[in-house]
Amino acid sequence: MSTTIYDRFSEIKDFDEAKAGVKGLVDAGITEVPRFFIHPTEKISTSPTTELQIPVIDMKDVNMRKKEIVEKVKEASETIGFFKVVNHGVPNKAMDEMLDAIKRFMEDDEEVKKKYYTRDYKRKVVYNCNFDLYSSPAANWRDSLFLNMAPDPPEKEEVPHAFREIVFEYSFHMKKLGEVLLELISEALGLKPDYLKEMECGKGIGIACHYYPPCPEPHLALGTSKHSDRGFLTILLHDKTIGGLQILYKNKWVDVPPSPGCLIINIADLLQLISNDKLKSVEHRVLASKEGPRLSVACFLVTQYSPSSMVYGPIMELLANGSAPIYREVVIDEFNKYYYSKGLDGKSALDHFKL
Ligand SMILES: O=C(O)CCC(=O)C(=O)O
Ligand SMILES: [Fe+2]
Repeated sequence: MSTTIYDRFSEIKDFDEAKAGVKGLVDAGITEVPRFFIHPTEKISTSPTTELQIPVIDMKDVNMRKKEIVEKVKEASETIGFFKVVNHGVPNKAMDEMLDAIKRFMEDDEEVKKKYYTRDYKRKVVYNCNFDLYSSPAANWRDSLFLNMAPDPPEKEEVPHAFREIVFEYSFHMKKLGEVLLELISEALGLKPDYLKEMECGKGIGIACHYYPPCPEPHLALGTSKHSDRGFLTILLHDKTIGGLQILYKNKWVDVPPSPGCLIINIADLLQLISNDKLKSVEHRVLASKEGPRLSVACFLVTQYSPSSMVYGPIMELLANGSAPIYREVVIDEFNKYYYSKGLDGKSALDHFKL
């Protein structure tokens, strides 16, 4: 083993054992980004295109306007893989309170936060810095709190104080909106409305609360490196004023500016897999910034979290016209294990499951 590799590992380990995250570094007054956060320049540099605006879909009176909305969801899900929704039924107050809870938790006393710092994903409440800290090529400039809210939510006492009042309510809204979206997407695929719900694509709800502290050298680091999401569908609430989210469209990065009140929906890997590539799980990332903290809440609709022996493969009805399956059937535990071990390394997990 070379000395450089050894040094990198122990630097990461020391950082992890301090349990203070990126925020701890910023609070300590660092002016340079530690080496293990440095991404190769070509992975950061960007000349974003303005060619594309993410479609905004108005969900008002969704049942009355179903046909029109399904068409829009279909178009966006088959091409850009992302769309925004307005009049989605999630109260602004609940969204504001979630963002506020992230700030309160992350800015709480280090000793309070440390109690939740872990890499044991069997726990329902996990606070750490980079779930893939030890496996990814370079760490990301963010701290996160993961709450595994469905199907088996944590006890109230297991949840940090800052989230105790709001996260159960937020999770209820996510489940409700998730079911409507899965219905629209089922219909967009030409399936009966409750098809994806019956497949349990929205049974599990994982909520990732991200806190991106200001970065002293944003040209060297990333907030979140290029990745596509693991589950079926993601409902993303992002910062009201600080941008940074970019999605990859036709090999170019597209800026997604803040849009208070909107939620951003994206197709994730397992939906691409079961739709046999009809729907697109598109790569995205978050730039680091001198401005901060940037806050976001990513709600992942997944099937039951591990251990899960559920098996998913391309939907039979979608192969009825003679299309060949692109993916083999996958046990969820195997998919999760592969996704986690690979980390956010910029490559799609889906390739691994292609026939
Ligand atoms: O913070 C964001 O805006 C995006 C986060 C994200 O992509 C994720 O958690 O998968
Ligand atoms: Fe993501």
